[in-house]
This record gives sequence, C-alpha cells and structure tokens, in this order.
Amino acid sequence: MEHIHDYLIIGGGMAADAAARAIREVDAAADIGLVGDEAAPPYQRPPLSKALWKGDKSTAEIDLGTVKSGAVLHLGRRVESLDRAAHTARDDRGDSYRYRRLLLATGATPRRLPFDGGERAIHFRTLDDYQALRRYARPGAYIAVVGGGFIGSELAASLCGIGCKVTLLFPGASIGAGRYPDGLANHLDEYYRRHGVTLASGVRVVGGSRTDGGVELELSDGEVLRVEAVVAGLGVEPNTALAEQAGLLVDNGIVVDAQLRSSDPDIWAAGDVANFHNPALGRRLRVEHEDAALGMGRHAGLAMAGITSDYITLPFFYSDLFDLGYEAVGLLDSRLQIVEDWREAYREGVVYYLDGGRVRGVLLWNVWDQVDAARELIAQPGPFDAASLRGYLPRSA
Ligand SMILES: NC(=O)c1ccc[n+]([C@@H]2O[C@H](COP(=O)([O-])OP(=O)(O)OC[C@H]3O[C@@H](n4cnc5c(N)ncnc54)[C@H](O)[C@@H]3O)[C@@H](O)[C@H]2O)c1
Repeated sequence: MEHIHDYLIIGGGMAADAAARAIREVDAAADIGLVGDEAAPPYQRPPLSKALWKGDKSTAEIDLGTVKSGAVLHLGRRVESLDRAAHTARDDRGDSYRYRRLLLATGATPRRLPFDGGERAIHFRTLDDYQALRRYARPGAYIAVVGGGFIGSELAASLCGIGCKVTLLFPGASIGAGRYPDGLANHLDEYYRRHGVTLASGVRVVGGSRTDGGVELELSDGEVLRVEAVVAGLGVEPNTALAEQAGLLVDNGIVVDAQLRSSDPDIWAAGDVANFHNPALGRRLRVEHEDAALGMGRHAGLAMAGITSDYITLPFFYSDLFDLGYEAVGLLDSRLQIVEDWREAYREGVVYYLDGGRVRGVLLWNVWDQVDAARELIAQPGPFDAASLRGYLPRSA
C-alpha cells in the first residue's frame, strides 16, 4: 500500500509530536504522516523513570495527544529504507510512503548488557520497558540497576521509593561522576545509601545468565549478584542506520545545519539523533533530553512548513532524586573549572562550569526559577572567575 503525505515524520517520540503540532500551526491544510515503531502514540518520556513511580501520574496521562494535530499515525511500523531521489520510504510491512518533506526523529537505542537476560533484563527507554519493569518491581523484590547516569540514578531512587531492594552498580567512582563536583557526588552516594540503596561503584557487569525466577550477574570484581530483575541505563546510540543507508551526512548523529536541515534539502532531523552546532558553547552537540526533543521538534516542524530561523537553544535538563531536584543549562562536565556557591552545602546552591573564563554550564541544585538567567550568563563572553560568580545567581529562590 502507498501512503502519500506532504510532511512525513519518521519516529514516534516527543520530537515527532512537537514537529507535527508545529507544522499544523503553520499549515492548516497540511497532510502530515507519522511512522513510529512503538505501539503507543507519542508520550512524555520523563515520567517513565520518575512521576509514574511516585503515583504522581498514570500511564493514561502521559499521552501527548498527537492525534489532535490531525497527523495520520502509522504505529507499530519501522521504516527500513529511504529513497531520497524518489522521495519515498518503505516500512517493515512493505507499505511505502511518498513525502515532499521529511523529518528524521528516530531517537536512540540503549546500549545492551553483555548477556541475554531474557525478559527480566530490561534496557530501559520506552513505555513497554516501564511496564516490563513494573511486573517485577514489587515491594521487597531484589532489583539490580546498572549505570550511574540519568536512568540509573532516577530509577534506583524510584524503585527504592516503592520498597524494592535495590543495588545500583556503576563503573565510575560515584553516582553522576563526571557530571557533578566531587563533594556533591560523594554526598549523593551517601544520600542513596541512607535511603537504603546498596551501591557498587567501580564495577561493570561482564556477563550473566537467566536463572529460575531471576537473573545472575557476573561482575568485574569477581562477585556474582542474584536478583529478580535487572534494569540497565548504559547510555544510548543514536539511530542513524536509516540516514546512513540513504547517504546523509552522519557523524555522531545526523549532521544538521543551523535550521536543523540535513545534507538533503528536503530532510530535517531533530531530537536525540540530530547533531547540531550550538553557537554559545562553540561546538557541535547531540542532546538527549526532553527539552531538546520538544524544542528541536518544534523548530524543525516550523522550518519544514516554511518558518525558518536558527536553532540556538542551550541544552536544558532536570532530574529528581528522592526529594532532591535540580535544573541545569549547558554543559555539566566535571573536567571543566568548577565554582561552587552553596547556600547550604549540597542541599541548595549553584555550581558553575567554566572553560577559559566563559561559563559553559550551570547546575541549579534545589534552586528554582533561574534557568533563563543561567542561559543569559552562558551567552555572555566573560571572562568570569570564582569571585565574580559567587552570588551571581541567587542560591535559593
Ligand atoms: N533527567 C533527564 O534528563 C533524563 C532522564 C532519564 C534519561 N535521560 C536520557 O536518556 C538517555 C539514557 O540514559 P542513561 O542513564 O542510560 O545514559 P547516561 O549517559 O546518563 O548514563 C550512562 C551510564 O552508564 C554507565 N555505563 C556505561 N557502560 C557501562 C557498563 N558497561 N556497565 C555499567 N555502567 C556503564 C556510564 O558510566 C554512565 O554512568 C540519556 O541520553 C539521558 O540523557 C535523561
């Protein structure tokens, strides 16, 4: 069967939804098609590791309502090939799609554990993964969480919050090592321990096997850990196979210009898969956060419908860890020069990340309503130093 759409969006995540809405805003008569390989229509992803576990939201409430944009949703289908000359795409059921303009919002795929753990080994990313984990994550259940990044730190706190017995394993020295200053990272480890999470730092999973009613993990320190389920957050790889097959320029993601257009003038890319240049940070980036998916999706949708401007937004992200929360802008890289400005050590304060006198990132730790001010600070040429930054942003709202 052939489907014909003015605008075709490949991908069914948050960037895809934002693009469909933006196109509709500009072009009331547009024929928009969206092909996504998940069965569910686009949904908010952040609650999967946070709010859904606290009972603050239900799965019914995370649907983004993409149908309201009037886009035709082709769900449970994976696009397998792209013919740029013919302006067509083909899915895994043999249907083809003709487009005038195309958005690649194909996202990213989780890195895998080094063994086949069957359904009790969950590489966490989607609503299906959340539902799979829910089946095993009962109060009192032994769960291993592998990876000390966003997924690992958020899920360990969430699972602990519903009464699971959680072991959090990660290769670094502490949770969020590489992102936070040492004192904060150490404090966070202690905080997790106090809440009952067992931490295994400096450890990798090197193998494992399924057992009756569980999973056995072989660790790099020679230990063996038996759990009822294991959930992994080992980082992601951008889904660039389709773009590569089609001959688009790919380098750590699909390379796009300032208006998010790929090396093909009729194809845009947005979200986790897109590699763009950020002028304030002076470098190319691929950003794997909700804000970028929403902002880039919208920007690309507007551009596809004829409203073009440069995408200059700095990365923004946030996290909730037990009762701690933060917002951040720019680059959080502990290899940069760090200036800490605590109102109360590790409870409320601001951390600045500098490079050659320029602020490249700001961490607002339990400090709210300062995101725009942080963006403005990063856009300034400086130079800044510790003395000029202390007290620059209020350390508490
Ligand atoms: N609050 C948020 O913004 C948020 C929340 C959840 C997920 N996300 C996004 O989802 C994506 C996936 O999250 P993530 O936590 O998997 O990625 P991540 O990059 O945040 O963390 C990956 C972690 O896995 C560790 N790791 C890598 N290889 C390992 C191995 N072999 N054994 C053990 N640990 C290993 C790394 O050291 C790192 O700590 C990321 O892009 C993230 O930005 C964002």
